[in-house]
Amino acid sequence: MNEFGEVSIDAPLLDTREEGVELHDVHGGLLAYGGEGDAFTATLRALRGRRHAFDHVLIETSGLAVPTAVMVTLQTPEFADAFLLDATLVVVDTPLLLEGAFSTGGDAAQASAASVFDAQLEYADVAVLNKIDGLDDAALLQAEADVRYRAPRVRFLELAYGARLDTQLTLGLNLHGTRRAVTHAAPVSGTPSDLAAPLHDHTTLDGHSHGDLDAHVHSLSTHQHFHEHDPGWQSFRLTSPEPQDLPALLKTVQNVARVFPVLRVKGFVGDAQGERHAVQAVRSRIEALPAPARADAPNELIFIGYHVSRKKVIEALQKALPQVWS
Ligand SMILES: Nc1nc2c(ncn2[C@@H]2O[C@H](COP(=O)(O)OP(=O)(O)OP(=O)(O)O)[C@@H](O)[C@H]2O)c(=O)[nH]1
Repeated sequence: MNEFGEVSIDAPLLDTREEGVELHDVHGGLLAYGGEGDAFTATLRALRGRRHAFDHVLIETSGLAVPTAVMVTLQTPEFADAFLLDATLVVVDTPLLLEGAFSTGGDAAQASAASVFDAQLEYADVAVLNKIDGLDDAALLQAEADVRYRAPRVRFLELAYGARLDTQLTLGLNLHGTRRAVTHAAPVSGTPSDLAAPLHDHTTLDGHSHGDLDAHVHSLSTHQHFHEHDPGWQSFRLTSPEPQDLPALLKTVQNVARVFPVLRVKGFVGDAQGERHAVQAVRSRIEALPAPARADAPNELIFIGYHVSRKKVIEALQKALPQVWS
């Protein structure tokens, strides 16, 4: 489990009762730069030690990350023999794309989201249009055209209905060539001239241009600095000791996401009837689903946003709700 914030909200949602399932948390974003204390590298080593036990490794970075550090780590001499970089996927929040949330021209938060999205597309072999259940054909074609325009080198565009995708479309694609996949120079689909053109050379990650950025040198540290985390994206956790009025809370959180540059809210709350709910919001789209009851668990919400003031969010919650949040 890798999460942007310091608290794992997704882990309790996963059903890990199946025998043999272990869950390990890699907090604070996926920092895959090696060295002591690098949880990702340590996890890869552990997986390599149990090579016989699995066929595929699916690495999900946080939604604010670009997978370059992961790709570089997989290509280091330590791991290149044990792991084959198969394909890089980007999962697109299609309604947000169509709303223009990743277009340039907005405020700083939107510009940063646009830049992260474009960088994710640049390194993607497969783009998956997700959350399309409420969209008609015209909207889907528009989304597809948008992705194709931004990322002509993406090789496959897939649709995921209800967040479901056939594993045959995602695993074993072998888009990065030989087992010793030290270069990223595979042909791309499209026009015949495209077919002869290599993808960006991601081995050295040196001096190529990134969308609207000028060509610049990619050392690991510049990637870490620019792409892995725009430091403007921050998260904080709020808790409340009291049972919640769920509809009122959802409405208030939705309003907070309309007023402040909040990207994600997730957490768990209990209501006066003793029911527990998992709260999930992406921008102002919010939902609550039944969650396993845990008597001692706090009401907690994680906010992820761009320079969002914790103090102001608390004020907004206090103004609208009788329950204390801090
Ligand atoms: N209607 C619909 N909702 C979806 C779909 N996929 C995800 N969601 C909902 O969107 C909310 C957030 O999920 P995602 O956007 O997938 O979360 P994520 O990108 O993994 O976010 P992080 O946890 O921050 O990494 C949850 O409430 C999901 O149930 C979909 O295909 N259709």
